[in-house]
Amino acid sequence: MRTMSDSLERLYLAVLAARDLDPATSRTARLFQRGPSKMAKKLAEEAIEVVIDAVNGDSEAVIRESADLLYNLTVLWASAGVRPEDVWREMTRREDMLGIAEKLPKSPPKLPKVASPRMASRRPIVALDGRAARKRH
Ligand SMILES: N=c1c2ncn([C@@H]3O[C@H](COP(=O)(O)OP(=O)(O)OP(=O)(O)O)[C@@H](O)[C@H]3O)c2ncn1[C@@H]1O[C@H](COP(=O)(O)O)[C@@H](O)[C@H]1O
Repeated sequence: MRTMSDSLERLYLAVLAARDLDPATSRTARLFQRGPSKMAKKLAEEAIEVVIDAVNGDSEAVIRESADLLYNLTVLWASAGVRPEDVWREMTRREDMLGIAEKLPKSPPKLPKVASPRMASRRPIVALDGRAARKRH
């Protein structure tokens, strides 16, 4: 079965292979020639296009622009020396953490409320006492 991570890994390898091609014929080589700030700009532009298409309710365009976004993300990864497996490892770490969180009790035991020492020291005890004292007269 072809998975999303296989597909991104193939794209990543294709980006690495295109890095040293002729910038006149390869878009990827051109991006590497122009450097990380140009790559970042392209990635941000594609992200904005996805956002606009989603807001407009154009799901077909969201799909197309998401694929462009992922291409530009893999280019930035390659430039930053980040490999897809580095990202998968972080995602697995988060999944594992969520797994642990699911095992924790849903609602923690209720403890009596205790004023924090900081709040207690800020309470204007003298002023309130003074007002209460005036009211009594
Ligand atoms: N998978 C992709 C891929 N997906 C999306 N794109 C992008 O194709 C987009 C859309 O093309 P358009 O001409 O419509 O772009 P545009 O936004 O109007 O114009 P630009 O300002 O982006 O030039 C661009 O945003 C690219 O960033 C890709 N460009 C290349 N690849 C793959 O990258 C590898 C290397 O290809 P080359 O870069 O051609 O060597 C190959 O495997 C390609 O298939």
